[in-house]
Amino acid sequence: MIQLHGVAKRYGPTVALHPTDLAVGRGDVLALLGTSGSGKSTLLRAVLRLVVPDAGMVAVDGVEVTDATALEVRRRAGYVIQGGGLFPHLTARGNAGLLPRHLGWSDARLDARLAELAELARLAPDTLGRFPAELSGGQRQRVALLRALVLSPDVLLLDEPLGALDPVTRDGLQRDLAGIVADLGTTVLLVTHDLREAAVLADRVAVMDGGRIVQRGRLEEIADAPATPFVEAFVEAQRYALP
Ligand SMILES: Nc1ncnc2c1ncn2[C@@H]1O[C@H](COP(=O)(O)OP(=O)(O)OP(=O)(O)O)[C@@H](O)[C@H]1O
Repeated sequence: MIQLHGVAKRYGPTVALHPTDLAVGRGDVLALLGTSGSGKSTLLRAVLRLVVPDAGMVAVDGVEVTDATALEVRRRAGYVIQGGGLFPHLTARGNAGLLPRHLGWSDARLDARLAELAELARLAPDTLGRFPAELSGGQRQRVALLRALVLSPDVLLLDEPLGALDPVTRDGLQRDLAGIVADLGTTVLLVTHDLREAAVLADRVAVMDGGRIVQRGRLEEIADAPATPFVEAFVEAQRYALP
C-alpha cells in the first residue's frame, strides 16, 4: 500500500503541495484528479522520491521512502509517464528488458515474461522487435506498461498514461488497463484529468485544487455531492463522460 502523511512541497514561492495525507490500500486503484498545476504529479513523484518532500512521510508497503530506501522502492514500483518515456535507441524488447537485464535475467526468462505480458497488454509479439519510432502512440503506451510491469511491481504509478492518445485508442487501452490491474491485484495511484478514465480504472478518487486534496471518495459520490465550487465545475465540465 501507499501512505502519505503531511507530505508538502514548495518551489520557491509556489506551494505545489500543501501538507497532504493519502492512503491507497493494497490492490486498490486511486485516481488523482484535478486541473493542470493542481499538484497531482508532484504528489505522485513524491511517492518515488523523484520529488523530495519538504515535510512529511511517505511509505510504500510499510517501507518509509527516504534517500536510503528510494532505489529499493523504485525497483518494486512500476512508473508510466505520458508519452511512455521509452528510450528511442532501444527496441520495445530492449526498453522492457532494461531492468531485468541489469538484474541478470537470462534471455529465456525475459522472453517468457515479455510474451506473457504482451498477451496481457494485447501487444502483437512482432512489435517487441521494433523501435519506439516504428510504433503507434497506443503501442508505445502498451510497451511502457510492459516495461513498468516486467518485474511484477507491488505498486504502479501512472502519470496521465493515456493522455496523448486519440479517443478510440484511449478507450480500448483504458479497458485493457483496468483488466490488467484487476488481474494482477497491483496497488495503483493514477494521475488524470479525465473523469472517464477515473470511472473506468479507479475504485476511489481524490480531487486536487491548488496543491490540496479538496474531496475524496467514490466518483459517483463526488459527482453527486461536490464539496467545493471547483469540484462542481470540474465535474460539470466532464459530466458527459460519466457512466
Ligand atoms: N520543478 C519545478 N519547479 C518549479 N515549479 C514547479 C516544478 N514542478 C512543479 N512546479 C509547480 O508546482 C505546481 C504543481 O505542479 P504539478 O506538476 O504537480 O501539477 P499537476 O497537477 O501535475 O499539473 P499537470 O496536470 O499540468 O501535470 C505548479 O504550479 C507547477 O508550476
